Amino acid sequence: MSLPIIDIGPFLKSSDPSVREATAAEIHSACLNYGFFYLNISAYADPSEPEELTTLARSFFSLAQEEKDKISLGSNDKARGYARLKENVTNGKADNHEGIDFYRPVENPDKSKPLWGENLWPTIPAFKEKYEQWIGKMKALGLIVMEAMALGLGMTPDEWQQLRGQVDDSFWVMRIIGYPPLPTDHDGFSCGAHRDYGCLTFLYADPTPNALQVFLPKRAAEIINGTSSITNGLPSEEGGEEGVWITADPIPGCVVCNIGEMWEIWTNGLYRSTLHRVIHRSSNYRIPFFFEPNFDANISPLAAAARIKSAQPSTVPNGETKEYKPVVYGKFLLGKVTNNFAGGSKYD
Ligand SMILES: O=C(O)CCC(=O)C(=O)O
Ligand SMILES: [Fe+2]
Repeated sequence: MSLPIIDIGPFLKSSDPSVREATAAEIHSACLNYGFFYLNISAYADPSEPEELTTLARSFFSLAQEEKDKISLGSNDKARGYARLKENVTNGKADNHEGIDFYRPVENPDKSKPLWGENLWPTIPAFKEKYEQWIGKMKALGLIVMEAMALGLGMTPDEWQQLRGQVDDSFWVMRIIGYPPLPTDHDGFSCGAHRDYGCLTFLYADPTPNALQVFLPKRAAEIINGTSSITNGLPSEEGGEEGVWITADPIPGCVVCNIGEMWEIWTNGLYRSTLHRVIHRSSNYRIPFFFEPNFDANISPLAAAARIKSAQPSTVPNGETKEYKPVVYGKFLLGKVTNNFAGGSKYD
């Protein structure tokens, strides 16, 4: 059983509305059922590009600890920069990874304010340039996938323009994660179970198998599996919901794409941000790019999602009628970052 594989090539290259609509429909169905899918981007990016980025990541993470600490986020704005192994905590347990985070640059940076400093780049030659190229590409991909999602939700051109205005200056995050092998006696995970909080994640993953695991609630697991014999579920501290953990192993030419909590709000729960975790048994690097809304975007339920819900009530997960409250993305994000700084949970 595998998550759907969706090729973005035809959507990019064809001006035929039926071709574009077919891709949009595939994305809609993947978001509705799983919140996760593989996006084949081989028509858009050469695999050598992210490969080069992981090589650069390897040169950084193999430096001496004191060298890495020179760009530590702790002495910056608590968000941008390097976090040591086990500095991130999820569900009260240290994550067994180290990483560097970069965010969209801000005007008038001030590192005494959480999130408001400058990005701290390793001094390794070509590091910044190569990552900036990838960021540019992933930002553009974000807008392309958003347009396909708008089409998949049946949004009118005006509605799409309105939504586009909430993501056209994305407050993106580029993360580089270094995973050492998870010791078998480690009390926790390489990255503990969490939901991404933003809009769209594009994960370029190293080939280590069985590392990324996605929790499919019973309903989604039945669709993917074609059976109702679901045996395991979540531990009670994670809600006890019935379902299965499936592995989302990397597929050449594809990024793993998943939707964050902002999509739950936009769709009033029609799309769900799916729980995932990492158990990484070898040593390698992964580079998720988080395409997020604009900092001051006002995120509230979209009329298009309401139309689908009233026309097709059976599509609503568990028939739930919860009304999602609007948030201003930047405020929501600051809440996450400040929480993390105070020693709370990891904020992705
Ligand atoms: O490394 C992975 O496979 C996933 C990382 C992740 O979920 C995250 O950084 O939000
Ligand atoms: Fe994640």
